[in-house]
Amino acid sequence: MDSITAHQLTKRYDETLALDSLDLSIPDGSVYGFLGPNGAGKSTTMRLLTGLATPTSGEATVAGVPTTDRSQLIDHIGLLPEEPPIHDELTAREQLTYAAGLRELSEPQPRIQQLLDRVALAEDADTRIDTYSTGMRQKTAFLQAVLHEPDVLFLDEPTSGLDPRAARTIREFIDELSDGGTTIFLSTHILPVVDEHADTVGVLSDGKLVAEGAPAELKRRVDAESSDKSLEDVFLEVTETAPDEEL
Ligand SMILES: Nc1ncnc2c1ncn2[C@@H]1O[C@H](COP(=O)(O)OP(=O)(O)OP(=O)(O)O)[C@@H](O)[C@H]1O
Repeated sequence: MDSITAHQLTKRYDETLALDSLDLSIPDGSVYGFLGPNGAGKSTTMRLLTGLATPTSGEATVAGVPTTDRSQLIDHIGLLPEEPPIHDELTAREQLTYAAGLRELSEPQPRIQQLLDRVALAEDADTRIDTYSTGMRQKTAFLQAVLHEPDVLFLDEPTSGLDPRAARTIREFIDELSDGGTTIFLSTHILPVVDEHADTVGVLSDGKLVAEGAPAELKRRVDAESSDKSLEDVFLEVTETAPDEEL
């Protein structure tokens, strides 16, 4: 079965066509790497798929639930947005307890402790978030997204700005969740992360899906003659801009 489907999903903001007729079929338990230049429409897609924005036309389902039915949807999804909703004046444990309360999870403390241990945050769990490093904040936000064991996890730049150790912890956790059957929708500009983790990669450019396939398949498509093409080559080729548009 597909965990994420989209059919002609479109979002227009006044003059801007942020997402243009997106079709997706993402199987249960897979990792989908979502790439695209700045302004391509990736965040818009995430907002539509998580019910935070309504499409101008077209439709989508996540875990079998129409994305317009946000009250049903939220039990099934976890979201790590670019700017996570965490409160600086709380500690990580308080933040996670608060999130568990919003989701009405019963007896969440053993799960919270297990998650804090899992990402090596237990020692600092009772210190205020405003004293945390970027990595510690991001780990807190990540735990908040997975606390309720969602079927489908949406991650927007989960490892950007993190040092190698914190990034490794998050990446290993992503692998573990994927092995456990969680479907993962991963948007990032860090191409090696996508190369390593994604079963399928989709590349968005100007609101349109311009390439989709397994990483190895996309690399072959860019240049069948050469075996050392990277996802970066794929990205640059399929999102090519006119010279005067380049920075
Ligand atoms: N709320 C909004 N109102 C008006 N225009 C918007 C809104 N949100 C996004 N847009 C426009 O839609 C287009 C797609 O933006 P979006 O943020 O989805 O891109 P992105 O791929 O996530 O970019 P980035 O990699 O920089 O985060 C852009 O032209 C953006 O200016």
